[in-house]
Parts: sequence; C-alpha cells; structure tokens
Amino acid sequence: MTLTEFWPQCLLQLKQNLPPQQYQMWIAPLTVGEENGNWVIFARNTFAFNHIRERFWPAVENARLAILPHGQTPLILKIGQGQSLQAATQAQAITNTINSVKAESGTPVQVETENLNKHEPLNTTPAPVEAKPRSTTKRTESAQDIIAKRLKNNQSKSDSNTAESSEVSPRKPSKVDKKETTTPTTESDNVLANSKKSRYTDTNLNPEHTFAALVQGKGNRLAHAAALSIAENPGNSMYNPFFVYGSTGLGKTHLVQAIGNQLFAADAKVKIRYIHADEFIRGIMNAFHAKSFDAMRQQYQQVDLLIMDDVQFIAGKDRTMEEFFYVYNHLIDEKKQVILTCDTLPTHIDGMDDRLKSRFSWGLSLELEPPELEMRVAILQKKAELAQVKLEDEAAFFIAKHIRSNVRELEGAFKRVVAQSRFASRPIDVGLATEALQDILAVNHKPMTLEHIQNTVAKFYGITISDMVGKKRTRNLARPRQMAMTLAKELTPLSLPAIGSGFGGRDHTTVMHAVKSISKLRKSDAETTKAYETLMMILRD
Ligand SMILES: Nc1ncnc2c1ncn2[C@@H]1O[C@H](COP(=O)(O)OP(=O)(O)OP(=O)(O)O)[C@@H](O)[C@H]1O
Repeated sequence: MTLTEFWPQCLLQLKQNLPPQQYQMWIAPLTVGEENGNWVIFARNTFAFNHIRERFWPAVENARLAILPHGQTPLILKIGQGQSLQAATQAQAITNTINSVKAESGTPVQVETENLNKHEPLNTTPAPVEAKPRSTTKRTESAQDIIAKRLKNNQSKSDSNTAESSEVSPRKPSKVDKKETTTPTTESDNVLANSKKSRYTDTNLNPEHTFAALVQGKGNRLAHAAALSIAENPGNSMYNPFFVYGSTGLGKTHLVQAIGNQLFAADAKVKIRYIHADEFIRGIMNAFHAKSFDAMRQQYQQVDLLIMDDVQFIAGKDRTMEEFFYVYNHLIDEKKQVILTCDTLPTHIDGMDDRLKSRFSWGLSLELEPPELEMRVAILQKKAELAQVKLEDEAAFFIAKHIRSNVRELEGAFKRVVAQSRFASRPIDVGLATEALQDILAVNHKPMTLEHIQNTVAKFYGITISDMVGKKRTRNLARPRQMAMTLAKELTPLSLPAIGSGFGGRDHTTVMHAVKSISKLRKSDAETTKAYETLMMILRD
C-alpha cells in the first residue's frame, strides 16, 4: 500500500472515531509526505504538533494498525508542510457512501462530481418533513426522533463532503448573507430593490444572524437541525411553536433569526416579524393608551412567521399575556409559524398563564447548551473570518480555553483582542491575547491541583482518598484511579512521573497505561464516556 492510498483511509477511520470538531480542527489540516522511505505526517506548527502528539497520536496509530495490521512502515510526526490528500479522502468517502447506499437499496446512485472538484460541501439540506395532524402527546419526542434521523442522514451526507468543510451550515450563502451584492441597473430594479429593503426592515431581523455565520456543535446540534427544517417548511405542526431555551448568550436569538433570514432570502414576500418581548409589552402599553388593541392584534395576526425573543418577560403581565394568547392562537390555527425563545422550559416560567405554558409545549422545545472547547474555537475562527482578521490557531485555542461561560462573552473577549491588535499593530497571538484579556484571566485563573482532581473523582465514584492512592487493584478502585490519572494528565502541567508519585508512589508507566485504558474505554463504553465528560465539566467549572 502506498502513502496516497493509506492516508485517506486513515483519515476516514479517524473521522469516524473522533468528534467532528476535533477531527476538523486537528486532523483534517494534517499533510503527508515521504522521507527516506518513511511516511511522515506534517503538523503545520509547534502548537499543532504538540497537541496531536499528546492527544491524537494513539488514535492515529490505532487507525494505522487497523488498516495495516502487519505493515512495517512507521509513521513519523513532524512540523512542516506536505501534500494534502483531502480530495482523495473525499472521493473515498463518497465511494463508500455510494457503495453502502447501493448495497442497502439495490438502486444506482448519482453523484454530482462537480462538487468533488470544487471541494465544496454537497448540499445537506434536510428533506421537508411531511405535515402531520397535531397529536396531543409525545409530540416533542417524535419530532426529536425525526431530527435525530435527519441528523444521521446529514451526517452520512457530510461524510461524503470534503474533510475540510467546517461545521457551519453547508448551505450556499443566501441573498441576505451576500448583503445585496447585486447593483440595480434600471429604475424598476431600483424600485424593486427599495421595496425589498423596506420589507426586510419591517422584519426587524439582524442581517448578520444567518445560518452561514452560525457555528454548529454539540451544544446546538438538535436545535440547528430543527431550525433548518423550519426554514424549509414553516408552519409544520410538529415544530409549531418552536421553543428554544437556554441560558444567556448561547445563541438563541441568532438561531431563531437565522430561520427568518433564510426564509426571507428564499421569498421576500413572506411576512416575518421578529420582536423582543419588551417591545411587545411596550406595544401593549401604547395600545392601552390609544385604545387600539384591535389594530395591534391585526398587525401581528397577519404575519407568516412570528419570532418572539425572551418570552419569559411577558409573564406576570396579565393584559400582555391575554393579547399574546389571541395572537398566538390565531397564528397557530392559521398554520403560521411561531418561534419563541426563553431562559427556561415552558412549564418552568414563573408567573406565565397556564394556558400559554401548555400551548408553548405543543410543538418542539429544545435547549441550547454551552459550547464545548472545540465549538468555542470554531466560533472564534468564524468570527475572525467574518471580521477578516487573522487569528492564529494557538491564540484561538487560548481564548477558548479561558472564556467558557457563553458565546457572548467569548465574542466580547475576541473583540478586545482584535482592538488590542489594531491598537498595537501586532498579530493576534497568545502573547497579545494574554495582554488583552489580563483582567479576565486573573479572575478565571484557578490552578488545578492533583489533590482537587483526586477529591472530585473519589467523591464522584463514592470511594475514599486512601482507596484512590492505595495499593488495592480491584476494579471498583482501579477504574476511578485510572480516571483521576487521565484527568490529571489532561488538566495539570504535571509530568507522568509526578502524577504517578501523587498516586501512592506509582511508576509513570502505570499512568501511561491508565491514560490508554480510559481513552480506549471512552470509545467502547458509554458509561466511561459519560463519567469522563461529567468529571471534566465539574473540574473545569
Ligand atoms: N453557535 C454560534 N455561532 C456563532 N456565533 C454565535 C453562536 N452562538 C452565539 N453566537 C453569537 O453570540 C452572541 C450572543 O448570541 P445571542 O444573542 O443569540 O444569545 P442569546 O442566547 O439570545 O442570549 P440572551 O438570552 O442573553 O438574549 C451573538 O453575537 C451571536 O452571533
């Protein structure tokens, strides 16, 4: 087997075994070459080299063994630039997909090879969901099943995409994304453009909140898929209302506005109205003074898509809730799409009218969760791309590692770093980011200690510290010990011998073995994966 045959297969294996963002960030950019008969994998800089060596090299070796169980050619990791074999990977992935579809369906499959050549993602637009009569129970579950299936479909489609495609929605940029790049040439063109512009202004949407600018990751995967479905097929009872909830700054407004922007881009005649709950409340007060409730109701009842942000704010305001109840019922009865965002589940909104609470639960309620490290890095890279600033990987990783609370704060930190870079006329690297974020880092900086990890893990598994560092090797003690060693390796700067000595004077090879065992178990055992993720979250917070 040659390197050009081997590497695409290896990439495919890694893609299947690693979370998508980790794959895209670390593995996809690797290049390859041959030196003195050896196969060399090139990382583009020292940072990537160290990270790959520490976190992904065992996975690369495992993939090599799976492909070439008896192969003698060793793989060497170096810093540099070799040949990118992404196109070959893509071709291989597509061939695999076609073969599996052929095998399943027995029917021929056509592939747009044009996409292959251009290295563009294939269209992963989900197929429209058939409208079904509203049922009273299990609605959320069934919609989630459908989304889960759709995600699976998208996944298999995206497997046939270029490995370099990002997690950002793969659709082509909408007209809104392009910000009206066409220049009107005639008077009638001008009139049309102006009327479109004014219709867009009426929507109250922010043109920057598009799917193209929204990074997809673990924290918003389901909601993102549902949002795409709604943008395709608004008013489907299964997703009506679409209720997106989660804590502040996680992208609720961006996500729901992306639906509006996508719909408007597809058809500028669709009547869309985005409104923050505060504005609705103000409208009610004005209508009260002007005695114009009918006019106000009418204004909202004629829209095709109503997006209300932070709906929890209307809770406890009787007249506002009553008016919203009328508008809401009218729109749902007319099969018009309603989208709501909130800081909590419908049933948990204090002071909200019970009728509204139950109606909000009719459709699909999905939570946005805080982004994990890889998603935060991808968001920073997206923001940098949109702002046309160069952001070094290492700096992105550094910022993402330190700003964990929510995306708004991440964005704030990014803006500070960009401002500092412009002010000092310096590139954005770790040094500059450290200076720009000094005060935030000082507040967030809590050095991680071995004792803290041991205590946390011991508590989690219900064992004592003396069990943790003691000699007994029964499974119920060995597994927590291995977990604590792994976490110590990942979260502290301690060397393997230092970690070993902190666990009752054990050897560094014991720590290495522990790290390998946990890494292997995380691929095959859901319980270990869950425990690892939970402990990581507890320790990082
Ligand atoms: N997945 C993402 N990809 C790119 N940008 C994001 C993402 N999530 C959030 N953002 C950005 O983070 C910022 C805050 O997001 P947004 O205002 O939508 O949060 P929110 O959940 O509505 O917050 P709040 O509840 O406080 O209103 C926005 O600038 C948005 O573009």
